[in-house]
Amino acid sequence: MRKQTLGEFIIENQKQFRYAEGELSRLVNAIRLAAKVVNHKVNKAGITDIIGESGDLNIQGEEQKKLDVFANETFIKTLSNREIICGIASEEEEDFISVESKTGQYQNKYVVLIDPLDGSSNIDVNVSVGTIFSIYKRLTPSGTPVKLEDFLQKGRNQVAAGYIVYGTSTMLVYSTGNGVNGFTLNPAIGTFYLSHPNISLPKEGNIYSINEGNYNHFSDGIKRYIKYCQKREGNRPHTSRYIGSLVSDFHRNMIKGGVYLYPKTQKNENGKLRLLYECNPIAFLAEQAGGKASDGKQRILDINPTQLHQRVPFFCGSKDMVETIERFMEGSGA
Ligand SMILES: O=P(O)(O)OC[C@H]1O[C@](O)(COP(=O)(O)O)[C@@H](O)[C@@H]1O
Ligand SMILES: [Mg+2]
Ligand SMILES: [Mg+2]
Repeated sequence: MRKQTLGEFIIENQKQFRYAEGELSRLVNAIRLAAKVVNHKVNKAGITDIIGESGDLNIQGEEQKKLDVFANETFIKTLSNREIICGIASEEEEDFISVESKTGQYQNKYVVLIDPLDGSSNIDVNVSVGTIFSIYKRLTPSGTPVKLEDFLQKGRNQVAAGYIVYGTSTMLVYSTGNGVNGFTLNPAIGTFYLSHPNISLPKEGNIYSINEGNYNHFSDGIKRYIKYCQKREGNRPHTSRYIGSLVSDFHRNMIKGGVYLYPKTQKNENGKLRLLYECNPIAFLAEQAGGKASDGKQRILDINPTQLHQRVPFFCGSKDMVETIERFMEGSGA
């Protein structure tokens, strides 16, 4: 039986969308198109001029890779040109962008936040990278330019979220609040097929993903958790796996069971990952698949955002493993 295509899935499931007038379907379709354009560039990164630094720094003070810039422009252009959003915010843009329709109106109801290229440090070394997106319904009245408050919404208000992983195969994984589904691209015909229906994140897993190079800067609670993973009384030790691309580490852990950790360090009081376009969308998917995501104390999706590029400590994956980490952090002042 031929697998369902993403296009067919979107049409069939449109009725599940809370605000089903087709706009969200068109938005997911536009993300699909931009993903294919970026995928095409990623796949032949070594033989084109897309490798290396762009020479600019982004708002976070990070070197922007050429592919960061290309992916950023591709998603912003594709989503803006299709007249389906009224605003977009990106890791690579200092401020949010208000998107006017061709008729000079602001009648669209969705805003999008994106991490155009996740795992930038892996671009030049042929290791899998991704794109992350988060979608909200605007709060301010339709017909007026969007405001910051339309973007600074709690993660639990997301109407949809997802990612694209550009790995050994290219997959688009997303949720509209009715479970998580994964689609694999058949590059020969440029079509995404439903390869992973209703993904369920195992309650317990055996994989932990953390940059242990920061070990000396972690809190006691995290140090004790890492020791616990390495020497579990009477159980075989957990396996350490860290790709260094959030999307790829989360994807593996969602399929196999495991937990991703990016704690605060003495250097980074709030850790490294950005709440709005990394942690909220991944946390939304984790919960939709039966997993859990917290900052060690609070549910990520309940955090009230105050800045576009704010960072938070992030623990996400198998429910029991996240709860074990929270117990190790309790009382340790972590
Ligand atoms: O190199 P570190 O400090 O372990 O950080 C790796 C983490 O940083 C990130 O690369 C941050 O994302 P960007 O590449 O989008 O900036 C995550 O994908 C990854 O999990
Ligand atoms: Mg990222
Ligand atoms: Mg990025």
